[in-house]
Amino acid sequence: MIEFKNLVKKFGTRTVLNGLSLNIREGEIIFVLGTSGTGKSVLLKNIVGLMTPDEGEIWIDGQEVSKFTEDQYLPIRKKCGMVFQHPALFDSLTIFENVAFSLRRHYQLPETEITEKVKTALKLVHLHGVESKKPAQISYGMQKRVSLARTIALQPKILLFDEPTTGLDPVTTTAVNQLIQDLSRELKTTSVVVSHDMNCALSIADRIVVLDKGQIVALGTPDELKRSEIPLVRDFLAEALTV
Ligand SMILES: Nc1ncnc2c1ncn2[C@@H]1O[C@H](COP(=O)(O)OP(=O)(O)OP(=O)(O)O)[C@@H](O)[C@H]1O
Repeated sequence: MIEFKNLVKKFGTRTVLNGLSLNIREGEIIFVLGTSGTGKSVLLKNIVGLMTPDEGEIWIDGQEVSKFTEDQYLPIRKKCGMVFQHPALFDSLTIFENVAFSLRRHYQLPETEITEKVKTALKLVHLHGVESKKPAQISYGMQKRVSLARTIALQPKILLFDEPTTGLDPVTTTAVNQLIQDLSRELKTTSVVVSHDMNCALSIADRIVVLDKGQIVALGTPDELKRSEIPLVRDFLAEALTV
């Protein structure tokens, strides 16, 4: 589904991704863990074409996309739904209009169809009766769910999450994680979740990849990772157990 082959990304003299190879399978939920600054977000940006690698290949759905032009990348971007750390909703628009916004921008759809898609997306994230509210009138956790609804309304095949639970309280964290899992299964998406949170990864990932200094130091199922002797993995596990 998504394959990185010997990916290298440098900023000046700093090498952020250092020959990274990874095959992300169709329909799986894969967590990308690593300490700050190891290149997790850079990896996501390479998938959606917001950054291009200096070396290596990126295969998405059978196409090598790393040297695609902006125009060639558009259909790839349509397959990808990116959910950012902060909801970034438009304050002056209602929740309905926030979710409808990208639908209107990407597709010429009759109003009835837009209404249908917005309602379905809000229902999938368990939000009811908030369509006419403004973002400031709902909680932060609900705003995060609206941003998820906005992304899934476009029916992406690939869902990319950049630290979806950072800054959330434990109850909302659990709810958002459950939602990531439920949506990925229900919509049959391939989901890549960048995170610091080993607990979340252990509970919902099919596979976990741990990055250090731009390279993969561990890759496996939650059970395999739990048995890992790799120091960085043990550190993440120790932290998870104390939460
Ligand atoms: N556009 C850019 N220009 C220069 N350096 C960049 C750019 N984007 C990222 N970097 C650098 O690349 C490194 C990896 O950044 P990245 O955001 O991928 O880290 P991360 O693993 O997601 O960290 P965090 O968990 O803190 O978000 C950092 O040192 C960062 O400063």
